[in-house]
Amino acid sequence: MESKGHPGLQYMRVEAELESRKAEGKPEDQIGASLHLALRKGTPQQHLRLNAPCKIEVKHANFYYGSQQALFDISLPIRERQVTALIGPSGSGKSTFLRTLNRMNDLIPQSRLEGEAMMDGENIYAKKTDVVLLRQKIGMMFQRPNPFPKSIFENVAYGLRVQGHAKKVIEEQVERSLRDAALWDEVKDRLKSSALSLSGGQQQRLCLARALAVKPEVLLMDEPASALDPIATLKIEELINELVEYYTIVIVTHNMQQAARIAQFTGFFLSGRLIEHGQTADLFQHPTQPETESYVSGRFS
Ligand SMILES: Nc1ncnc2c1ncn2[C@@H]1O[C@H](COP(=O)(O)OP(=O)(O)OP(=O)(O)O)[C@@H](O)[C@H]1O
Repeated sequence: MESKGHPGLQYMRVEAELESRKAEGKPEDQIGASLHLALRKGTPQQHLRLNAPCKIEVKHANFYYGSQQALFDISLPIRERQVTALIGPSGSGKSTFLRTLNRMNDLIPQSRLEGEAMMDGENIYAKKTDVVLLRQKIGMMFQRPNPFPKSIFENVAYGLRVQGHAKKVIEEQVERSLRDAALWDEVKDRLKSSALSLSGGQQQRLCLARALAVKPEVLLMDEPASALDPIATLKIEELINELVEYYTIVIVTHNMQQAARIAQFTGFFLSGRLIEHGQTADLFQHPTQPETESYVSGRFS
């Protein structure tokens, strides 16, 4: 679904819709009200680029775990330097889809993908694709922080050492990545301490710094805040709103308000199918499919 106007107009539509609901005496349900609030705050809208080119283009993807089909004919454009949120109930295929983008599913025996996944016009699944390089270009953060049992410095330096960089370059890049992940000030005096001594939220930002160190172009995030408290969640969301200027981000989230707070585009998954996708504000305010409408209004979860 393409855009239907300037982002400012989106707000006006939201406001108008709210006013008309009120005028008609329609109750504003809880979910509706908080979604409105999240959409009105505007941060993702500030970064909305309606003409952003496609960074990754998936077409007619079917995915199978052995004989079980988990994804059905998914076509989704992932726009460059925009956040695309994948929402939908548990088991709807969001994580499976996310993992097809950097071939993480290759690690699962008997799994297979049909269809097309291209990044910058190159086939992600081509035989000649170097999967290690691909996963550097398309970094990933998981639900639970998974730092290596090494020092804070070594966690971030790891990928750079594999790439064979000189000591000075590694030091500079570690600092830069920690700064970009908004962690530098908290750890600069204890870079040699174990990463496992950090709080959960800090560990998750360390994992982000580790991914950023090898200069990815795309970041995949699989519910990166689901194990974090509200303050740590807020930090991750603020970071995403800054990182979108430089990276293409795809995030799985169970939390619709979170999608509204951070994503320019959203796709709604149900039972392995992509029911609808488009601008986040449109999808929440004017869903075109009845299943989307039911989900965003909280009638099933
Ligand atoms: N490694 C696996 N082997 C076999 N089936 C799997 C595997 N991982 C996921 N599935 C199945 O694929 C389907 C989609 O799961 P997936 O984890 O992608 O959904 P999801 O929307 O991300 O769910 P959640 O929000 O609970 O993480 C489910 O039926 C799940 O049981």
